[in-house]
Amino acid sequence: MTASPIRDPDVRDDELDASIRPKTLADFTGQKQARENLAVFIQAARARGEALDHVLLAGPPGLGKTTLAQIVARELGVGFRATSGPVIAKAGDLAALLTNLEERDVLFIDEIHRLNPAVEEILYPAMEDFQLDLIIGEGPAARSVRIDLSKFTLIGATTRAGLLTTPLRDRFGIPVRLNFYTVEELELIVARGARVLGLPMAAEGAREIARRARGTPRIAGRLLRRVRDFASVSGEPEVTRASADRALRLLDVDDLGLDAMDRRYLSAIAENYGGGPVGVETMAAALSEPRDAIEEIIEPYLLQQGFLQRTPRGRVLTQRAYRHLGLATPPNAAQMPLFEGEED
Ligand SMILES: Nc1ncnc2c1ncn2[C@@H]1O[C@H](COP(=O)(O)OP(=O)(O)OP(=O)(O)O)[C@@H](O)[C@H]1O
Ligand SMILES: [Mg+2]
Repeated sequence: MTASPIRDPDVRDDELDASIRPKTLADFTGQKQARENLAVFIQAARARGEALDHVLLAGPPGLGKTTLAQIVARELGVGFRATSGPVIAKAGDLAALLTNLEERDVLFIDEIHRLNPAVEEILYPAMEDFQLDLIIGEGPAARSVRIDLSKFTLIGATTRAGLLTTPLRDRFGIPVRLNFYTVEELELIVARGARVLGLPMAAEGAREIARRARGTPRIAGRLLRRVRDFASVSGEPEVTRASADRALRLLDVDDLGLDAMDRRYLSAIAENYGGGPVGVETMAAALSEPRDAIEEIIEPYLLQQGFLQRTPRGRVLTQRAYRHLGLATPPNAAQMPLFEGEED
């Protein structure tokens, strides 16, 4: 086989990911409001030589929370340390992280809604007064010590802002909500990714991938890499709308960007529960998926796209979902979402 101009077979996915990942705020497409606010606060913190106020990044998976946290540290010109809620088992683990921070450093805690409550307790004074209150020793010999910390910036990321305790949420001076990307924004991201990969891409090809990426840059990147694989095998000189479409179909990504899991979820409500209302626990059991995965990964996009409504009595399919599944719409099907996004 002759080498295709559009493929380097040895580059692995995560390396590709690292090369596509934007490194500056200017390269970070979309989330205009978040980006503009952060730019101002970063500039002000730099000008004063102070640590940036604590930032909470909330939004569905793959929208760029980790990427944005890294960019903030880079734009501040400070060190970046990353950990995640479930990994910090004991207060001592967090203490070790905090005491190792240098002045103005960024500490990134992913999945911050999964922090152990005992760890969360010691985070409060650390965030507020940059002090650590620790109990050293046990029994009668136990004593409490107070340690002064460097003034640092905590960046917390969560897919479930509603699960954060109020005291923790209130300690973030800069709450940032990330929303699903528009097709236009994803098109820019795909086109940029293709350029970085050296993959010739027609505008309509990029548009097709963007349109079917579920509003999510991570999915756009994944689809781009698979389309690239198909393109290199077929030896086509550039990715067109038709070739992108062919690849996406083979990946079981439908015309509106829903994948097999999305369709399974919608069909189960339609066929097993008469279109709803049905509770999330029931859906979790029916699909053998954890409740968290359903609420964090599957539902947000279906809600945002108006396939689904959340009501106090459970999930209800909309007419759009029935149409998309090619099923007859029952007369009681919901028309439009009453509200968008998560209820929490
Ligand atoms: N605005 C953007 N422009 C270009 N690429 C982006 C953008 N946002 C995210 N990406 C890409 O999407 C992928 C996922 O981003 P990231 O890991 O930051 O998401 P996340 O919100 O932290 O997800 P999770 O909740 O699963 O941790 C990365 O490969 C990143 O390069
Ligand atoms: Mg992340």
